[in-house]
Amino acid sequence: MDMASKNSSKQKLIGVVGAGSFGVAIANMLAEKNEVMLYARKEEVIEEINQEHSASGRPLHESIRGTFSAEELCQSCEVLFFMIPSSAFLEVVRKFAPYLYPYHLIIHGTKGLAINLPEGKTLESVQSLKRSQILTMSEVILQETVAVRVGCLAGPNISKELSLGQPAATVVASRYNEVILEGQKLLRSERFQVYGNSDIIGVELSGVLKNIIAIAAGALAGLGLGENAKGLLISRGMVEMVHLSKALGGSVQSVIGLAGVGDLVTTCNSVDSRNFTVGYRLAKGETLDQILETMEEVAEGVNTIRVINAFLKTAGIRAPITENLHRVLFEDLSIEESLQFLMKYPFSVDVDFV
Ligand SMILES: NC(=O)C1=CN([C@@H]2O[C@H](COP(=O)(O)OP(=O)(O)OC[C@H]3O[C@@H](n4cnc5c(N)ncnc54)[C@H](O)[C@@H]3O)[C@@H](O)[C@H]2O)C=CC1
Ligand SMILES: O=C(CO)COP(=O)(O)O
Repeated sequence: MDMASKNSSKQKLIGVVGAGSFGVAIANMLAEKNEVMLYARKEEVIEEINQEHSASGRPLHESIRGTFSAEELCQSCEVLFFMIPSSAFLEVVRKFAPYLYPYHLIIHGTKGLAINLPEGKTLESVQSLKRSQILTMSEVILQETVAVRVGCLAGPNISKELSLGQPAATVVASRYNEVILEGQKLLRSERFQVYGNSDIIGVELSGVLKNIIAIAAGALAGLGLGENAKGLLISRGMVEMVHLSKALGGSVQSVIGLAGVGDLVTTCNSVDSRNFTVGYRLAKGETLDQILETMEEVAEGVNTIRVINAFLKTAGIRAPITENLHRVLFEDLSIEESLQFLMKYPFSVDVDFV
């Protein structure tokens, strides 16, 4: 490719919201082909991005510049990637909503859930949740903004490995084919394959639900149990993900694809996974409060377990791994007791969903 065409292909400005571990990894990949504007809320982070080409010490591609103005980002960029934890998602989307138009195309990478309760109610006070009270992040975007062309990014994508340029693949899911095609055009490279899927809810749920099983896998590793136990957990975990995803509106196919089983295997085996680390440290004797106080990055699975456990009270299905982890994290069941309980659980049919 000559320089002229190389330069002209770099003229699109892509917006990234969130300068955490995943936001930076995706911004750097996007910057290989286009200019990137990276939104962060703290002034000192913007100064660091613009003056030192790094964000909280993470190196940034030279084609990335920072802004703390939601208005500037929305006016400058037609395509936006939202890469923030679910706990801040609603707040951030509401900040952006006044500047978003139907022409914007939004892809998010968040593997968590939000809940929609009447004013003044909390998850503790209601105890149970119906599907209509649970929102995936694409549902938050559609509820809070006029954006229509919405997609998600999910798959085995540990940001540390992406930042090292190691090979990986992801799924861009959307009801709109143009969103999938745009995601592929912007992100696909020799080191990064991008698959498409029209079942956005199923793909979002796959990324969300695998975090629960990753916490359990970390706990098994922390207890020093072997690969047989891990194989058991991953396969039963996949079955649990299928049943939960179906109950929440996703398809079986998405769970057994890259965003489901692919990410499940990666996260259940990686010491770089924050969710795996939560389980590992619990098994080593730390309390959940101690772990969360000292973790700098988000482990979405902890909140997902709370949300799914409340959903199970209205869903009419059982999810023994999630229910047990809820008792370990938020009640007083020990990891060892939980394991004994699961080993006695009357699972009888191996594959009961096809
Ligand atoms: N790190 C990873 O390997 C991957 C992460 N994900 C998902 O991406 C999402 C983000 O994760 P990470 O980047 O790893 O988290 P992180 O904890 O590294 O960073 C989160 C970022 O969001 C920013 N943020 C929080 N509240 C904000 C607000 N109100 N306004 C603006 N910015 C705000 C924080 O300042 C921080 O920069 C999570 O849902 C995670 O599950 C998905 C795939 C891989
Ligand atoms: O989702 C991830 C990799 O695909 C990252 O997992 P953790 O959030 O557990 O680090």
